[in-house]
Amino acid sequence: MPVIKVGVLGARGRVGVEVCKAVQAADDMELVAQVDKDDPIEEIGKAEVVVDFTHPDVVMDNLRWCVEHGVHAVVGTTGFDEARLDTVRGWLDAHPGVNVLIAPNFGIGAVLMMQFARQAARFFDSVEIVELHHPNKADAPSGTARRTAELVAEARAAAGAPPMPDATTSALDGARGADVNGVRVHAVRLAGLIAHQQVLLGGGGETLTIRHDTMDRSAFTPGVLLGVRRIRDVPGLTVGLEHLLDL
Ligand SMILES: NC(=O)C1=CN([C@@H]2O[C@H](COP(=O)(O)OP(=O)(O)OC[C@H]3O[C@@H](n4cnc5c(N)ncnc54)[C@H](OP(=O)(O)O)[C@@H]3O)[C@@H](O)[C@H]2O)C=CC1
Ligand SMILES: O=C(O)C1=N[C@H](C(=O)O)C[C@H](O)C1
Repeated sequence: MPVIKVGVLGARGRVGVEVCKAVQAADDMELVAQVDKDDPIEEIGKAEVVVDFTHPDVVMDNLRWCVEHGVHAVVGTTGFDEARLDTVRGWLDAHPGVNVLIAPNFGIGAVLMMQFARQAARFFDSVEIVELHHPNKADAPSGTARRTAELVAEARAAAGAPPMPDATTSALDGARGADVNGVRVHAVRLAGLIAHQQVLLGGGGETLTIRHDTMDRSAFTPGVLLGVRRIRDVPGLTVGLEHLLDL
């Protein structure tokens, strides 16, 4: 069976290094390009599938280059809101046959945590999210926390759940976190951490906490390799690794 030619954008970054190692160790893949900041992006054109773990400020330019040059993309970089996703859909409409997977988190446990939060959201009065990351992280709140909040909000809306109780009338700016579709999201940046999230649900004399911890960045690579293996067969834009898992 022919191997998949893979390129990595952000190859010298914290996650990019792990992805390069995992691709090199995979029998069915060949690492044909490793591109980082200030390297010529043209190098990435050797690849059939590109993996992007760069920065929210540059990922759109990278992705447009890939789509316009007929290269499938598996994207872990964060910073995608609905407007950005619509822009990507527009590029893909103009380049049928090119596919893109964007996933806020490639960790299998993290994907399950998001799905469990979505399932549980309608059964509780209150849901809040606390995400905790290393202090070198570029964005806040995390892409995973934003996506979790969207899933929680969608599930509650579909179930006709009322707004969450909150009688706060006076607070310092930021004390109640960010409001993401009506769900409060709190971001902690702490030396020693990698990536962690708790979804707190409460009501009716009980609470439920759903917690996920990333202990090592190699946790992201099985999901990335799954995306690389499957992306050629999933037309257009796919958002979220859950669509490639038999959940
Ligand atoms: N979806 C998921 O599962 C995960 C997503 N992430 C996300 O991935 C992104 C990267 O995270 P992380 O690896 O920790 O970040 P790093 O800063 O460690 O790595 C990013 C790398 O990309 C490089 N870079 C910057 N601009 C470009 C460019 N135009 N072309 C190619 N390379 C470039 C950076 O170079 P320089 O340092 O010189 O700027 C750096 O080496 C973040 O958005 C993060 O949130 C992280 C973990 C998991
Ligand atoms: O920057 C990180 O480290 C991470 N970014 C992703 C996010 O913003 O959700 C995934 C994971 O949390 C690690």
